[in-house]
Parts: sequence; C-alpha cells; structure tokens
Amino acid sequence: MQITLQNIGRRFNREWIFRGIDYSFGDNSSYAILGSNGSGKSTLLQVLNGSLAPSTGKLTYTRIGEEIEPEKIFNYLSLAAPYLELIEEFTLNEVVDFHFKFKALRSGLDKAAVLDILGLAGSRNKAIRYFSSGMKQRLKLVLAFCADTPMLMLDEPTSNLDTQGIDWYLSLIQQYSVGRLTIICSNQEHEYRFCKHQMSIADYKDAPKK
Ligand SMILES: Nc1ncnc2c1ncn2[C@@H]1O[C@H](COP(=O)(O)OP(=O)(O)OP(=O)(O)O)[C@@H](O)[C@H]1O
Repeated sequence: MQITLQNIGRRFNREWIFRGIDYSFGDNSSYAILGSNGSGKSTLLQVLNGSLAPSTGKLTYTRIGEEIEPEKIFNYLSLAAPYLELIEEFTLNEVVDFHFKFKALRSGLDKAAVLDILGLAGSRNKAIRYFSSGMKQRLKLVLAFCADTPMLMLDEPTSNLDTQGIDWYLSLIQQYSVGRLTIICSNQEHEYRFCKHQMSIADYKDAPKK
C-alpha cells in the first residue's frame, strides 16, 4: 500500500497548518508523524485517511500497482484516534459484532480471540457508555489491530492508558503492524519507537508556495 503526496498543504482560514509536502508512505512500512501540540499531526492524518480534503496538492493511493479512488480508501484502513467515537449505546459484544460486519477479521482471529486480546471479556455485556476512558482506548486499538486492512493509522495511541495499558499496546503493536502500512501521530517516544521512518510537521511549516 502506498500513499503519495505531491505539494500537499492544508490551511484553516488564512493559517497554513502545513504546506509543500512531497512525501511517500509505502512498502508496508511504519511511519511516525511527529510534532508539538497543535502542530498539525491530526490534521495531516485526516488528510491521509481521506476525511479531510487538502487545500492544495494531490494525494494518490495505490495498492499492488492499482490506483484506489479516495472515496473508497476508508475500506482499506483502520483508524484509532481520540476524536473517533464508539457507539455508546452498544455493549462490548455488539460493538465487536458491528465492527466486524464491515471489516474482515485478520486471519486466525475470531470474536473470542478479539475479546481475549482486549482482556475485557468480563465486560462483554456492559454498555460502552460505562467504560472508562482507558477501556475505550483499548477497544479502539483492538478493533484497528484485528481488522484485515492494509493500512493502520493511530493518533496518540496510548492516550488514557496507564502503565499496564502502555505495556499492553507495546506488546501488540509490532505484531499487528506487520505487513501493513502503519502511520502513528505522536509526541511520545514510547508510542512510535519501533517506527522505521519519522516525519516532522515542523519541516512543512514555512515551505514556499509552489
Ligand atoms: N476545523 C478546524 N478549524 C480551524 N482550525 C483547526 C481545525 N482543526 C484543527 N485546527 C487547527 O489546526 C492546528 C493543528 O491542529 P491538530 O489537531 O492537527 O494538531 P496536533 O499536532 O494533532 O495537536 P495535538 O498534539 O495537540 O493533538 C491547530 O492550530 C488547530 O487549532
């Protein structure tokens, strides 16, 4: 899976958040998007996952040599992010069933295995609205990890996780990022230490308009 950016920029009103990005995410490798609070990491991730249009430039998705239309890119990716809402009225069982109606499970996994990885099987009949913020974060990560999609995008993956939760994330991320284009937005080293590539939003703050 490959995402190619040509002269990508995004602004809100008159403020350029980033511009002049020429970059290629590919080879099923792992990438960290780095930058301070408010620098534009989440904005770039949303541009990359097709939920936000760039203000300038061209974004191309290709898989096994074939171009994928941007409108269809959501089928190819799994995303876990603080701004992504879970359906609060559903129980854990229902959320897992619902999610995997739309996304296939990675090979070798079934629902019991997903609950096992999550480590919250005892809460399977509990409504999500009663989950703690850390439990919700674990659930978002597991849904993304366990889906059979060629792209994995994580924004602040360990937000709301305690030390045990961070160890749990670290024990899973390497395994579930293998063979997928993985992009992580972060400013905490432990979240992205394993990533093979790093890009810094700061490098695209003052790029001249092309
Ligand atoms: N819809 C919007 N309208 C106007 N400005 C926005 C909008 N979304 C984001 N911004 C601005 O864009 C800038 C980048 O925000 P973004 O959330 O991408 O940063 P970030 O690097 O992910 O930050 P953090 O590390 O705090 O999550 C900020 O100045 C933010 O206020």
